[in-house]
Amino acid sequence: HTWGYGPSNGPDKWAKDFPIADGSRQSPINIVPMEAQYDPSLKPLKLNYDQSNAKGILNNGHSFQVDFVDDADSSTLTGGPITGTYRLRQFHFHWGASDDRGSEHTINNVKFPSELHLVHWNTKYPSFGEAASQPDGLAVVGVFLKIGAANPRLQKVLDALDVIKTKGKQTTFSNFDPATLLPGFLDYWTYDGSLTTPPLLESVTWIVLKEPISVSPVQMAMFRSLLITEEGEHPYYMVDNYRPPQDLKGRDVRASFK
Ligand SMILES: NS(=O)(=O)c1ccco1
Ligand SMILES: [Zn+2]
Repeated sequence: HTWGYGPSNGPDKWAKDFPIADGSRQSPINIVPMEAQYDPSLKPLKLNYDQSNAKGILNNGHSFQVDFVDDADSSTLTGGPITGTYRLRQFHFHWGASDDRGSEHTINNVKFPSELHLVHWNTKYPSFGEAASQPDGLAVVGVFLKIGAANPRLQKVLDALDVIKTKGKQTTFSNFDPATLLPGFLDYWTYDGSLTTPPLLESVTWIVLKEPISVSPVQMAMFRSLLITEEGEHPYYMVDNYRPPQDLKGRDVRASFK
């Protein structure tokens, strides 16, 4: 009986197996721009990715992710609110069953149809697994997707989905620079949080970009064609794979912009 997003195993049930779900620095959160504090000491984000580090694309039963070779400092995140160098491990998305929901973070309680997460780990630790258990171990860049014109930068990822329809399927995915998915301006909000899926570890410096990228309704339908079930099982679509906002519990949210 593993975790998921359904009525019997969804976010409201996670605290049973993962008590940290009720912890003091859980994610996502609702971002209230008026209450975020502009911090002039925050540096510009530096994302330097090597497209040749892209390795594969996997349906893990609760999202799909593109995995990267992370055995060298060739695809890194530096600057922003973090010190040191963080390596890109994977990116994935969260989305809704309809265009009115799907993002994990919200802005003034407004939901977007999808949210992209670029997951990085601190190279002061020997591995992703070790970093994931440290308070400064991970940095995730979140990017909102907003309904508009079809986004050509998404197409290569979306076209790969038809060979990873069911849980556990994966295929090679190479020569892709995820920086092509980023918006033109990298203004961001940042706060201390957690993984938004079990094990919900409180090890993430969140960096949520203000500017969304576009996605069309047809492209959103391609996300929703994935299945959470394995080949041969009764099929259930992969939709509404988002955790709702969690209590801020006194945390500060800082803005990199005025
Ligand atoms: N959704 S997320 O980026 O917080 C994440 C990465 C790994 C597990 O959960
Ligand atoms: Zn995520």
